[in-house]
Amino acid sequence: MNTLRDRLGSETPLIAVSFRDSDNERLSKEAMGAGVDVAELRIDKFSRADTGHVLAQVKLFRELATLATIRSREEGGHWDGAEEERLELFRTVAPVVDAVDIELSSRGILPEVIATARENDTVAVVSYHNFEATPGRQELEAVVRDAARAGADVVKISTMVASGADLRRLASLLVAREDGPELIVIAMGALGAVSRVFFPALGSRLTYSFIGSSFAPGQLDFHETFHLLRQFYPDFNQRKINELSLFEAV
Ligand SMILES: O=C1C[C@@](O)(C(=O)O)C[C@@H](O)[C@@H]1O
Repeated sequence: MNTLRDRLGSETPLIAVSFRDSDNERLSKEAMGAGVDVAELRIDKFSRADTGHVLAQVKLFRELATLATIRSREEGGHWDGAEEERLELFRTVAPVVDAVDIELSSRGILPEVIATARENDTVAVVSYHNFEATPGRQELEAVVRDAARAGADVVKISTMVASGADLRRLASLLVAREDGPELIVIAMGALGAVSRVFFPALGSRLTYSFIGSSFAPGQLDFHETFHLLRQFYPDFNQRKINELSLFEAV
């Protein structure tokens, strides 16, 4: 049974922190004690991508839900290897993580990554990133539709916003959602920072943050995000009180 899948299907926001592969012996312990829900392993930013190293890093986070990301260069990542190697790495990690993230644009390996996720009861996040701009409504809707058709359990859209209109267009995707896969919607950039705390209220299932140094424009520090989520989402606050034996006050 995949507990992350159940949690993604509920209303209570989830908080992720992205990790490279430095100092994770310490950072994984800190994350567990601090209330992180999901550890996103940015394998594309690791210093090495051999199986032994990657699996050892995953193991450090075994007490948390884990999400494996091997982001392509085309969508702002650092993966330099061949697509067959990336697929092999997804096949290696899929049985030991709770979710994998694959770009919709990675058409050459997308069906195989989703199939390997299915075989392992691992959540398939199909993602779209645009570091330049937020496309028009039809294009955004087409991304959601195409990702759903490809078999996504969750569709993630992360785009740069330059105006209130961009932000509202992203928000409207969440408001308009009726059925289909769960959504994660993120507005990048200074104007988009607000989305990291308030889009969960519209149904965005996971908000990404960082401990140490940021992974994306407008991302907020974990502790700040955690504090704000406790303040604005009573269910999140209660869950954290139960999990961490926190005092009631935020
Ligand atoms: O795609 C996302 C979201 C993100 O880009 C952000 O904007 O917080 C951070 C990435 O690590 C993650 O894979």
